[in-house]
Amino acid sequence: MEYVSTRGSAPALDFAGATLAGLASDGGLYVPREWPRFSADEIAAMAGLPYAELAARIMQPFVGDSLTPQRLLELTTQAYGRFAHKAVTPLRQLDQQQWLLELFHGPTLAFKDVALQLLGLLFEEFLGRGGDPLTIVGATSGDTGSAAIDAVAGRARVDIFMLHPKGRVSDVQRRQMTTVLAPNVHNVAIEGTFDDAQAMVKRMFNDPAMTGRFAIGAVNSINWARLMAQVVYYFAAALQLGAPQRKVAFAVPTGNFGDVFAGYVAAQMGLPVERLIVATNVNDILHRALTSGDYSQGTVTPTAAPSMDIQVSSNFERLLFDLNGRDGAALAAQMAGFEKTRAMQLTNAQREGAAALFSSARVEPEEMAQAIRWAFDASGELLDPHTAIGLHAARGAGIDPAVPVVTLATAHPAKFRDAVERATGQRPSLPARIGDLFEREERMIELPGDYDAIAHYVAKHAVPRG
Ligand SMILES: Cc1ncc(COP(=O)(O)O)c(C=O)c1O
Ligand SMILES: N[C@@H](CCOP(=O)(O)O)C(=O)O
Repeated sequence: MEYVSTRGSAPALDFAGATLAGLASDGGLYVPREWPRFSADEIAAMAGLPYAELAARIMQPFVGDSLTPQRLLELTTQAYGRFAHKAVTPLRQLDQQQWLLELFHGPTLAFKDVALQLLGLLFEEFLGRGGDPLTIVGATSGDTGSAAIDAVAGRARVDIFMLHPKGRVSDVQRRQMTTVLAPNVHNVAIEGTFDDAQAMVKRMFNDPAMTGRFAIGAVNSINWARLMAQVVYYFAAALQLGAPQRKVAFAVPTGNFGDVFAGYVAAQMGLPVERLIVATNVNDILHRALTSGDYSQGTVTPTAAPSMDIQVSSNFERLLFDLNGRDGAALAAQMAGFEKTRAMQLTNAQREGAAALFSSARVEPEEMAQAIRWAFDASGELLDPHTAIGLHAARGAGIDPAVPVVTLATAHPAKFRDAVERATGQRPSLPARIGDLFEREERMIELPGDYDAIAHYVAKHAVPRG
């Protein structure tokens, strides 16, 4: 399988190359040259497979010659062996139509583990074949950071520099990052928002002064391998609910558009998806884009669902590319306009193409709290604020009652204990494996939200090429 850039001018790479490259050198994002497709019979034959086997089966066409089927299965078995639930991503029924897909049974209690546990192993595998040591530079609004750090801490030939917006992640999220004291882990709290951090990360990929000296790598969902691993749980959930004979709708709490784009990929691969419901908080750039075509960056408002406090959604570019006839030059021009003015209008083809599969909702803080209370009353389940935003959108989406609606439960409620307690009076306790989180020593540095300061820090601590 070959990977091409959404902006059309970076060299095409194989899977291993795209995994190590992260962002394409023309500023675009890598996507497979075409979507692999499974027949209904092939999908039906996947029912009942253990998660690691299902993952290897779905990912093999994307991985191509970069890994043998046997090696890929060994890696998925190792990655998902660390999850606290045998099903890895279990489904839980809330009422006749509503289901939760629990994606938070990995080591850091958020859906990011599903992809990052595998990505850590893929880095090790591909770096073990030679080449330059990897300097990972990432941005986090809370969950990617801890999952990525857990996945690469202590691994050879990798350093990770993780930028988070100071004071804008929950205490549990921050401590999950800053209490990992492995020498290859560098936590940086920056002044500014997640969007500022993400913009600096992308800039570093296109800064010859940095890329000339260091092999810069990505753990954010700009890295295709992240999304590839997230496609699997859409299949896992739909198969349990009757696919391929029955359609399933998914509601996805959304920030960077990675998780819901993985659902789009599942649909392109042949999974019968009724609808993908994009749920945002008040940071609603995606809701505005999908309802009126207005993709313009607003200011970021801090909320109780901080991981979705995002106003530039990286992976939206992958969707726009696909909906625009995969015309890289046209998309490069459209994105250049956005980068200049921080606003753009979707074309008719993009709007109509998106409307065929996506709906969206902007969920207000009180609606989020109501959804937490509703789920608690209906099933005794405590939801984290991000999941609650998805559930609120799911219940209001007007999906045919015969179609199951699955909300992606993207984080464990204990990561956001204050918000959950405010909504329900119940304070979720930390799972035993991180029970001592608040006694652990923290290590991080604080830097201004200034590209030169960050680049200087990375250059001082990273291992150069060669
Ligand atoms: C708990 C949680 N829910 C939802 C999201 C949004 O996912 P995405 O950025 O892939 O849209 C994130 C962060 O990405 C998250 O950490
Ligand atoms: N919500 C994310 C933001 C980064 O998104 P990513 O999926 O592109 O890594 C986080 O928790 O850090």
